Amino acid sequence: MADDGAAILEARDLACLRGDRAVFAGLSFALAPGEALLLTGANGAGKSTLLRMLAGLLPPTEGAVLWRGNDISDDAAAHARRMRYLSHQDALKPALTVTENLEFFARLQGGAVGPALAALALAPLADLPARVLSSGQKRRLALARLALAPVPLWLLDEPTTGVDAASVERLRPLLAAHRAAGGVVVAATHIPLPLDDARDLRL
Ligand SMILES: Nc1ncnc2c1ncn2[C@@H]1O[C@H](COP(=O)(O)OP(=O)(O)OP(=O)(O)O)[C@@H](O)[C@H]1O
Repeated sequence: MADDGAAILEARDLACLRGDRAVFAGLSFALAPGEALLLTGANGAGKSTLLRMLAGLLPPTEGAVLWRGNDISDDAAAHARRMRYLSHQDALKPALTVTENLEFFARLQGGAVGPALAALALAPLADLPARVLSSGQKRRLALARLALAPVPLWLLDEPTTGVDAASVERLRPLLAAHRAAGGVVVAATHIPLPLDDARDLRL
């Protein structure tokens, strides 16, 4: 991941219409390598909607999302490869064990399962099927995917919901290493995240 200081992720004059209601309009920001942006705002303000746009899953009503100056819709497959999008849904395979879930994603994304298990202290749960995990444990398993293989863009929708304080702290080194390698992170949250020097965008 290059770290040349120029913006790598840019939202340019984004607008979102849902039905005939404007969720947001005229929204612009640019993030340089290593930067973090926290999205805050009331329920329904559009945080998840904006994350879906940044992920390329929802086309903007107006404006564009740019990666290194190129509209992400020009090459959706390349954008999908360069990002991890953690939505409200944990996207786990309930019948597979914790290890098997990570192996499944490692086959798609690369990376090693052992360090990802360790990053979120999941080793004691490694052989349990995902369906028996508590909601916080499921979230930790979803978060462990971030520790598999490096990609430059993390989009996190309320990543710590239901996660205990010790595991929230485990995210600190993951987030710091991602940013130190030139990655950017955009996170929607109602609660503080272990992120230093994050910028704020209140929707
Ligand atoms: N598929 C949809 N069709 C129509 N309206 C939608 C759709 N999805 C979301 N909305 C509306 O868009 C607005 C923004 O929703 P969004 O989920 O982005 O908010 P949020 O800021 O993430 O909220 P929360 O803090 O509750 O997670 C809401 O008014 C919601 O009702």
